[in-house]
Amino acid sequence: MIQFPNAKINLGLHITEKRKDGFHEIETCLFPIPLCDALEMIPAPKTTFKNTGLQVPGNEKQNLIFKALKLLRKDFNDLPHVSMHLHKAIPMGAGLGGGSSDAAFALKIMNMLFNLHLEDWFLEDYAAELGSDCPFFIQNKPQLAKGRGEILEEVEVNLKGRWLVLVQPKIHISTQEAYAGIIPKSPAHPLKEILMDPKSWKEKLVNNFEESIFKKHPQIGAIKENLYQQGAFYAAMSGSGSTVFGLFDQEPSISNWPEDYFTYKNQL
Ligand SMILES: C[C@](O)(CO)[C@H](O)COP(=O)(O)OP(=O)(O)OC[C@H]1O[C@@H](n2ccc(N)nc2=O)[C@H](O)[C@@H]1O
Ligand SMILES: Nc1ncnc2c1ncn2[C@@H]1O[C@H](COP(=O)(O)OP(=O)(O)OP(=O)(O)O)[C@@H](O)[C@H]1O
Repeated sequence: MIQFPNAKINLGLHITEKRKDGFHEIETCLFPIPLCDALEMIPAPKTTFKNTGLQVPGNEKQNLIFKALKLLRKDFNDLPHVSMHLHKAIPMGAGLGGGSSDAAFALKIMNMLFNLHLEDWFLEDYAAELGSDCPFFIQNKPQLAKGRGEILEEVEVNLKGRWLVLVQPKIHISTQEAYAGIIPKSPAHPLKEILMDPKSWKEKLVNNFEESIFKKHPQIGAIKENLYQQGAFYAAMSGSGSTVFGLFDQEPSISNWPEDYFTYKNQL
């Protein structure tokens, strides 16, 4: 069975509290976008893993897909062997949640492939063990995420027909380090209200990671400015960066970025 784990962007990201378990309380809208990896899982005599496209760092046992398999095997110890092939296209350490998406799709594929009949809420519980962004990708629709990211509520955000541009400089940001540089604060406006009116986003929708990350990497802040100069009605960093996204009413050009930047454009 083959599936296409997609990336996400964060529409607004408030970091409101540091918890005793090392995580932070957040509020963000996780929004699925069409940039995808490809993941194939087939029952086989032996469990194997192949990675084509972008190379995921570390050995295969460290890959979140392998971790998803291991997690299910704890409860379903007679799961058959699988041959896995991940073709990676979503940049890593980029704030696009690619690893989390691969893991969530691995859980969904195995649920179907092996007729486990697990409901979404059950898969979300497994996903939460693999990463804070991971449960969102089970239902994979615009959702408000609270807690450490695992408490989900469907939210109406209409961006149909708008153009999405992603620009990622070759900077890898560790999520853990990004959180370590944050002083939590209460949001100025409730996120759910702002989300209903995309025209107000430029003024009101904020990502609390931007201040510290832009200070450390001014070229990321410069991308945001540039997207606004090109006519975006909204531009922001996604998650803990380093990707910056722009949303446009009309199709923009993406030909003017440095050659070593990752760029992507698609209509939503
Ligand atoms: C930045 C976001 O992408 C926004 O959607 C997510 O909050 C990050 O989610 P993620 O990559 O799935 O993160 P995890 O793999 O669960 O955690 C990585 C590290 O980030 C920090 N972390 C993560 C989530 C959170 N709410 N608070 C945190 O402080 C913790 O130090 C944790 O050890
Ligand atoms: N299948 C996978 N795809 C990508 N990264 C993986 C995978 N499995 C493990 N990883 C590890 O997870 C790290 C973070 O990857 P990911 O692409 O999810 O980062 P991110 O875009 O910053 O995510 P987030 O938005 O959740 O912070 C990688 O640098 C890699 O070491």
